[in-house]
Amino acid sequence: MAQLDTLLPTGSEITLRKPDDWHLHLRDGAMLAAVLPETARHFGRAIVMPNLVPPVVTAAQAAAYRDRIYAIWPQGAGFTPLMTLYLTEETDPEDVAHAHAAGIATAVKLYPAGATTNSASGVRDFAKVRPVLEKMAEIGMPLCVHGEVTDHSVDIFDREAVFIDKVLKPLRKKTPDLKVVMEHVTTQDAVDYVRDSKKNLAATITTHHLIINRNHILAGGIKPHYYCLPVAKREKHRVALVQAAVSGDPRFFLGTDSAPHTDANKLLPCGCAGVFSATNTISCLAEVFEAAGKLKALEAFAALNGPKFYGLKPNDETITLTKGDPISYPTRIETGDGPVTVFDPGFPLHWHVAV
Ligand SMILES: NC(=O)N[C@@H](CC(=O)O)C(=O)O
Ligand SMILES: [Zn+2]
Ligand SMILES: [Zn+2]
Repeated sequence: MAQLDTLLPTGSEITLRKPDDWHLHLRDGAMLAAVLPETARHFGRAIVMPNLVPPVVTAAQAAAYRDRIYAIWPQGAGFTPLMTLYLTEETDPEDVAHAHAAGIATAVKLYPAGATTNSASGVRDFAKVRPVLEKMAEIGMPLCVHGEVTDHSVDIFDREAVFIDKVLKPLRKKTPDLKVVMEHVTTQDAVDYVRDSKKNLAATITTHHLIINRNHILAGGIKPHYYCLPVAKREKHRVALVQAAVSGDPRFFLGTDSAPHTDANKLLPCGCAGVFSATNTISCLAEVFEAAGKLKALEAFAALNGPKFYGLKPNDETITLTKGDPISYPTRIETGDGPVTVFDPGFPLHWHVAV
């Protein structure tokens, strides 16, 4: 994928503010213990997704989950989890406001019911969550959205684009003061929609959607480890995502959507959706940005734009990337629940990360 004229010589170095991950799945229990260090090693903060079983719905549940995270990676040890609440039709606006005011939760997450992994408790009737959305707009708390319709009659490759027209546009029209993050965007349509918006809308882009298109999943044999939701689209969409990511436009920032599932659960006749990329994400991103001739824009994408949208300061710490011989990283990491395969970008990674 790299164009030779954009490649930097061995020994090149770049220092950037420590990145944040604005969309991350840490899971719980043995899986949490195994995957948390993979993120905490390189990232300052992460928006932690609430789709546990059962989901993290209330302020009390988010505080308890945060405590379980701190039990593994102690508070003050360089990584801060930013918690989210899973929006249900029963969510209490006052509990959300309390979670926000008390610094327990940073955002609320909207899963259309049935859209993705562990989303059964998500929203079916958007009228029912209107009071919560109004309260969030009032207090300036962002809504993170898994933007896919779940209607079986809609082709899986069209579900993000249809969601924008059928759900997101009306929702934002009704609540224009609500800050919305379209999570893990995968289409030119989403990039255009975000670019055309005037305010209160941003998008996260994953590492893997900058690298794979749908051929990587389906051509030459099915590759379950590249299957995630929203599913990767055509090459022209991947190119649109790269252009958005390297553009420096503050409305686009990194959310890896690193989503570990054991190999046993990925390699089933009906395998789980999710790509685990925490281990090598920064090195992957450096390759993508270097190939685009935009390595300097990595800092905005991974470390500046996200905090700006969330109204937070960038991290004080820095990381330094150095180009050298290809790095080695494990093909899979061991967890108490079984092995989890690490995202394979399909090319060698030359950027070493030092924190
Ligand atoms: N992205 C995925 O394919 N899976 C995520 C859920 C999600 O972010 O939609 C997961 O929790 O496994
Ligand atoms: Zn999602
Ligand atoms: Zn996710």
